[in-house]
Amino acid sequence: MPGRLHTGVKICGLTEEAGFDACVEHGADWIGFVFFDRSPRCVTPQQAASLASRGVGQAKTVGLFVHPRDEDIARVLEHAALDVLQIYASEERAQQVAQAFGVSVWLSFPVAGAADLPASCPVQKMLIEPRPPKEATRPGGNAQKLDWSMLAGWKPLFPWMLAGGLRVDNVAEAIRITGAPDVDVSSGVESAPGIKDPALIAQFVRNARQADRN
Ligand SMILES: O=C(O)c1ccccc1N[C@@H]1O[C@H](COP(=O)(O)O)[C@@H](O)[C@H]1O
Repeated sequence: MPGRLHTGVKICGLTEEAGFDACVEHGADWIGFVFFDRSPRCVTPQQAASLASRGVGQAKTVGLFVHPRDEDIARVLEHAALDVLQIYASEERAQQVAQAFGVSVWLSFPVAGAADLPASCPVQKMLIEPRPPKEATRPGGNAQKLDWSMLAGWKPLFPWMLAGGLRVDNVAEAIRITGAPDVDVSSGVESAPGIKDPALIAQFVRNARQADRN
């Protein structure tokens, strides 16, 4: 039976105060910082720490890393006390990171077809997102969406989150079709790459929370 449960919302790729404050004000559950230098959303550990200090005890913070070495993560954690590490790497590497840092780890699973949907997850959460196009310069944050119909009826036993190409005008439909318990957005709430639009953040959170699950 359809139901309206609390949908977890992550807004990713914050670089400036107005966007960060809008995430906190409108009740985003997680706020993400990108530590990948080929992203227009890349921030330094110091910038992330300064922004995070504006929302202590409110939203949780997520640090996004692409094939990180332990020292890359450690350098960030020296400055910013992140709640979650979102990793683009193998399952084995994600497990190592979880053990090394004792912090909640989320692992990205790039999906091109139903056969790519994972049956299990070695860390706390699976991020289900589209496999990036061959010419992409980064593995996510490309405003590219999945064929949501392949997720209809998929009932994983592990916590998961839907990402990729979500926007104010399609997030409710994405949740209805896929049953996603949590959603993640970056480009869809931006006025320019790396610059978040507070009004779009407000509307995105509202639309996600008003959506019915399948
Ligand atoms: O946002 C980025 O620049 C990024 C860089 C490297 C890996 C992942 C990245 N973003 C992640 O992708 C999702 C979806 O992005 P979008 O909404 O389609 O733009 C984003 O929320 C991040 O988790």
